Amino acid sequence: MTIPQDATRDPAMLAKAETLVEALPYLRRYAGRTFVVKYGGHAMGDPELALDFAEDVVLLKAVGINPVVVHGGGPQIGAMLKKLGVESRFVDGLRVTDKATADIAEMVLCGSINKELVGWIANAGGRALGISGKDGGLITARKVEKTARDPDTDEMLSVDLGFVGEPDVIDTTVIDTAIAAGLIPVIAPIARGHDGETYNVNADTMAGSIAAALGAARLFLLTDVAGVLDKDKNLLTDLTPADIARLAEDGTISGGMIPKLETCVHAVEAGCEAAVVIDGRVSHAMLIEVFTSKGAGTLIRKG
Ligand SMILES: Nc1ncnc2c1ncn2[C@@H]1O[C@H](COP(=O)(O)OP(=O)(O)O)[C@@H](O)[C@H]1O
Ligand SMILES: CC(=O)N[C@@H](CCC(=O)OP(=O)(O)O)C(=O)O
Repeated sequence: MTIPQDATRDPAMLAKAETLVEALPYLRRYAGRTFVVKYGGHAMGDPELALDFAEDVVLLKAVGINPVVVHGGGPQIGAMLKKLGVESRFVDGLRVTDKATADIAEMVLCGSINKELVGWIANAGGRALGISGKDGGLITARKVEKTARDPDTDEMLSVDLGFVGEPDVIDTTVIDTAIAAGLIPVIAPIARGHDGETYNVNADTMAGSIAAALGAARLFLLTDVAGVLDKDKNLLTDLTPADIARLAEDGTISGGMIPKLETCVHAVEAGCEAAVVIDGRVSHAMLIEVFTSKGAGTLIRKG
């Protein structure tokens, strides 16, 4: 008797089917839950990775998880400011934002980048709704108050960052409505202040606040490292807020990782189940983290 050589006898096909079966408990666990995903400006430069990212988001939606995307665009704002001859500088990872800079940030974030992401999701077969923190009164921002030590006098002085905001009041109605309509919200980190002005919000901060307000099952922060690394560059797979305080104290984490992990701590302490710092340069890293027993990146839980 000849056995037909169809796909059911192909070991590669069997491995794929087994992968799907392995995903089953995770599909059950997360069905109907919300994942907030922060997609940074650096990751947007590579069109192949961008399509992979859009496919991951569309797949999450297709299996009954509700992805909510918050995007950055720091490098793209920087490029536009340079083109227009506007000077730009950062204090502790936040862009000092005067009125002209706020206008340009809004144009780049809410205009080109937001719509580009909506387009990628459409190309991957999904339907996205591109909005900013202003739309539907989603975020009302308060001005960020910063202080810094004067190196000469050792005195603490207040630093004026201009129109840099942080989420103060969050009304998730517009997100809930989009999700109920089967849409994927894609949110630009621009918000209206209590004073009616336009505020530029750090995208990680925005994503963390939204994840907390939604009681999200996960906050994913996609970045350009494998996750949080120890001093020997080994990946730290699980951290609690207490661990993070220790790593900041002993200098293991520095630079942009400090505000990123502060965002994670705030999110898990204010209602998000867990946050994950994950490598945005790796194809489908988010799916590996969600649907396999191995996981990826660094998981931060309340402890
Ligand atoms: N312990 C650490 N583990 C991993 N990255 C770290 C650590 N300490 C500092 N970093 C730095 O944090 C960076 C990620 O933060 P940031 O540049 O703000 O990311 P993004 O632009 O993706 O938001 C890494 O590229 C790395 O240089
Ligand atoms: C206040 C502030 O710094 N806002 C950021 C908003 C964009 C952002 O956060 O983008 P990334 O995630 O790509 O860095 C900025 O102007 O660059």
